[in-house]
Amino acid sequence: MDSYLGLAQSKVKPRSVVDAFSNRTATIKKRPARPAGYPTSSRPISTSSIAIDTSAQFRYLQEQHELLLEKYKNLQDSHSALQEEHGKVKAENERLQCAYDELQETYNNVTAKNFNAGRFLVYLKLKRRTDKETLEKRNIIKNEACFNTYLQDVVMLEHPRLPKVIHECITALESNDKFMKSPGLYRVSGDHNTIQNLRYDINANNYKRLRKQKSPHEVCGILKLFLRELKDPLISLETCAKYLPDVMDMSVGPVEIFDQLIAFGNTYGKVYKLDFFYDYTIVFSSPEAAEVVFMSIAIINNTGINCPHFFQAILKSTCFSRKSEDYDKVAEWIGDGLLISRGSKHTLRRKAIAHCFNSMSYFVPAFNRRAEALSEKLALRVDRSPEAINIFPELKLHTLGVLCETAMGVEMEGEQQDTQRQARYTQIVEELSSILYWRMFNVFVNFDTLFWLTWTSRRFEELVQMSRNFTHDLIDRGRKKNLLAAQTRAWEDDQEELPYRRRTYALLDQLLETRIEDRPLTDEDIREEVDTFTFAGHDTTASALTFLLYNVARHPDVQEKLYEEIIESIGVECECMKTATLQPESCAECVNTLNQLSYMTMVIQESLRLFPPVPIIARRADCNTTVDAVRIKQGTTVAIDIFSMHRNPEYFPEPLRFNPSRFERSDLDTPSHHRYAYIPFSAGSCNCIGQKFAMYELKSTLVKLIQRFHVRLTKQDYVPPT
Ligand code: HEM
Repeated sequence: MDSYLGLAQSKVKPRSVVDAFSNRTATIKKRPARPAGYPTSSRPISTSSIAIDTSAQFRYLQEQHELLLEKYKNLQDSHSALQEEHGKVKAENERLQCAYDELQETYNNVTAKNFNAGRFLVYLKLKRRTDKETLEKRNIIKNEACFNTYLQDVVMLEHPRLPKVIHECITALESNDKFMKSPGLYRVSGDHNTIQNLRYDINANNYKRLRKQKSPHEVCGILKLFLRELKDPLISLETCAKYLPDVMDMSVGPVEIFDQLIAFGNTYGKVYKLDFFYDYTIVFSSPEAAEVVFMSIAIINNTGINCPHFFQAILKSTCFSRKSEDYDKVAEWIGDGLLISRGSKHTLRRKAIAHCFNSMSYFVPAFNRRAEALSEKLALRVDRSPEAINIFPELKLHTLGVLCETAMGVEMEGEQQDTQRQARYTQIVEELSSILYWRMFNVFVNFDTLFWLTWTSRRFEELVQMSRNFTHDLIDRGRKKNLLAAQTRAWEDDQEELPYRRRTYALLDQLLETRIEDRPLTDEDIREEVDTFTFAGHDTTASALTFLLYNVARHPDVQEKLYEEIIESIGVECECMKTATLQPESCAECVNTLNQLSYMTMVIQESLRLFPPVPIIARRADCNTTVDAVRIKQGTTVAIDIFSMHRNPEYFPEPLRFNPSRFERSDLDTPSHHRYAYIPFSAGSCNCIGQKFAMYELKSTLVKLIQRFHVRLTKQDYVPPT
């Protein structure tokens, strides 16, 4: 447009045209005063150029005018639409206003009618209430604690020394004959609102309303509320300690209870009923009963499908698949691991873990290293003082150390921090185990309710937490180590000169790699198993070792024979036991050497016969059945007394004589020998998974100790408490 208007190029643009182009409203400025002598007549202009400019401008303005007209029309349309909308909103507003006025009127009427105070409300003067502190100072309210607090803070009566609320409630109830006869007393719930109001009153030590109650259920409700909210146990810990001193006394423990069981066995024979005042257990000590209770699926398969007793056998085998309730106490610490779990969980886990215990050459180096450390430690003690050594605590530390290294892969050498952690963990396990045994064998604390009333229960919880923290931390480290190991394993497999120690395959490693139904085990699953192995594997092996050394010390001829066998097969010092960095071949050799110690095997077997570390095993009957001609009801606890069975002259002639030769194969192959008569590691599908592990650990420790020491008892005729 600029080009054909021509005026666009002009230096002095007429204001109206510029403004029209830039679409702005023109501003009018006052023209400056003309100077003197300035010609007043019009300047001469070319008429031709004016004619062209005017027509173009006119066309342009016409176009603009049409556009504006159209705009105006649009605006008019939207204005009328908005006006219509406004009309509607206004009408709606008026309608609502009417409705509101109506409601207001109704409300005023109702208030005026009901309270007759509608008009006065406006004129009421509001006065601040006296605050709580002032009321308390003036002794108007006594805000003494009652609900949701500790017994020591509750308002007490002097005589009898009872919480006041209990006394008031009981008096209110018992002084009214109608209350006492009302059906459902103490059971039926009272009115919630009334109970809450009473609660406020009582908290302010005001019992007026409680005493005036017309119904007993609110009074009972207050009593129940008080007891429910009390932060102390019902029988306080102090009271428990005062009135049940025996419960606190840990000296009534496994030994005393066990002595009693032996006495029962001697008096009543192979089967007797142990009657507690809350439950009973049937105790058997015959191989026939053991066979029924532990019978495994493998035996059933051996009987063959055509066997007439096949179905009966299946029924019996599934009848005792569950452990007794005592094991639940252990589960509070170790969880639902292999020892506790049943059914498919047990089968799948057992299958996955069993693989780990196939080859002993993985574990033997660790056994040897720890045995060497133990004998070094004992040698130092012997050199320092000629005093006799209490060996059991030392052996417990030793077996726990073995488990930490083999089950969890915690390497001790050179890592002082780990050694300290392991020592701490050992103490935790120690303390936990003794609390558990106390719970199992003390008739009082066997009751969960009573146990949880003791201070020891708090310590138990604390220890369980500490133990779990330790194991979880180990699992974390295991995971990291496992990742690294996966990268280096391929390389390791190619290396011939690799130190054997690095190839140790811990149970933890196995668990980290295990997949059940295509899913890896969770940290909690792994923790359960690691704790299970720690619990099941350390105390048992330590007791077995202690009794083994006792028997060896008590029978010098056996000790001499053992020493000769060791010298003959291994020498004064075993090469493969000396060092921690061994070749795989020498370890396999070492395992073979341990296998050849046949006299030592018999000594261990005989020691496990006379002193089985797990003397009694208990199961629960899942159905009505018969065991050794005794009818057993579903739910009954059945115990197999391994200890008495192992000492029965019917199965082991001269049972109290320590005679390793009875385990020579020819002696065991006699028809009178029942395969379930000797079961130190139990039998069937839940037998000891660590049996082989334990045997090699016992052997390698015994080799080290007998090679280095002559073992003697302080009193040669000493008989230990069993
Ligand atoms: C001389 C030493 C040992 C003895 C006498 C022994 C004895 C037993 C017995 C009798 C049972 C059956 C318990 C029951 O059914 O209630 C058992 C189970 C078990 N033992 Fe041992 N044990 C010993 C060492 C070990 C070791 C060293 C480990 C681990 C490395 C271990 C791990 C287990 C486990 C995990 C179970 C439960 C198995 C299952 O239910 O499937 N034991 N042991």
